[in-house]
Amino acid sequence: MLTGLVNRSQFDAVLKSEVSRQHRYARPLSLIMLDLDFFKQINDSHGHDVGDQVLVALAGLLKRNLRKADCCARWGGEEFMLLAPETSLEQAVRLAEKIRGAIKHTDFPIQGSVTASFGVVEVHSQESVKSVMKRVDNALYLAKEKGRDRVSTGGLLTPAKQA
Ligand SMILES: Nc1nc2c(ncn2[C@@H]2O[C@H](COP(=O)(O)OP(=O)(O)OP(=O)(O)O)[C@@H](O)[C@H]2O)c(=O)[nH]1
Repeated sequence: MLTGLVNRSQFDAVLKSEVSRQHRYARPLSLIMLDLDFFKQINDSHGHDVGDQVLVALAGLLKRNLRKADCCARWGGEEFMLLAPETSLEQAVRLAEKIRGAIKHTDFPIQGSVTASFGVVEVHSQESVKSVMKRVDNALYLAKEKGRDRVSTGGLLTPAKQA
């Protein structure tokens, strides 16, 4: 595997289990989705191999910035998912900002500077996995829409509409 992170189906299993734990014990649990900005341009300008090197460097950066209890997955092409148990929304936003800063100040292979956009949500009481995934995706979409290189906690959907 290119990045050495867990894959989508492994992450799904961890997410399901942590959400069940959250429902039972009401401990804070947050989810962060991040996506590299303008990654297509990196591939187009320098080639797919350089794009791959950037992804590997990013995976290393993510692993260094997370706790052992956190779970980090490559979700799709240049999309990554971080699950942070015992972490409130406020703490998760701080973590996302720390990672955003670290990415911005890293000298990536060939390309140099790279930025990323982040969606951050805390799992609500009794919220389904489907709903939390929808909210984090929506938050990331807003971060992109507002100009990229930023952290968003969403806001388009009200809790009543998320079921
Ligand atoms: N090198 C490399 N590129 C990949 C990999 N997986 C997906 N991609 C590329 O990632 C790019 C994603 O492009 P878009 O979805 O348009 O997103 P973007 O260019 O990052 O733009 P924004 O997300 O809107 O900032 C595509 O060019 C894919 O080919 C991979 O494993 N390696």
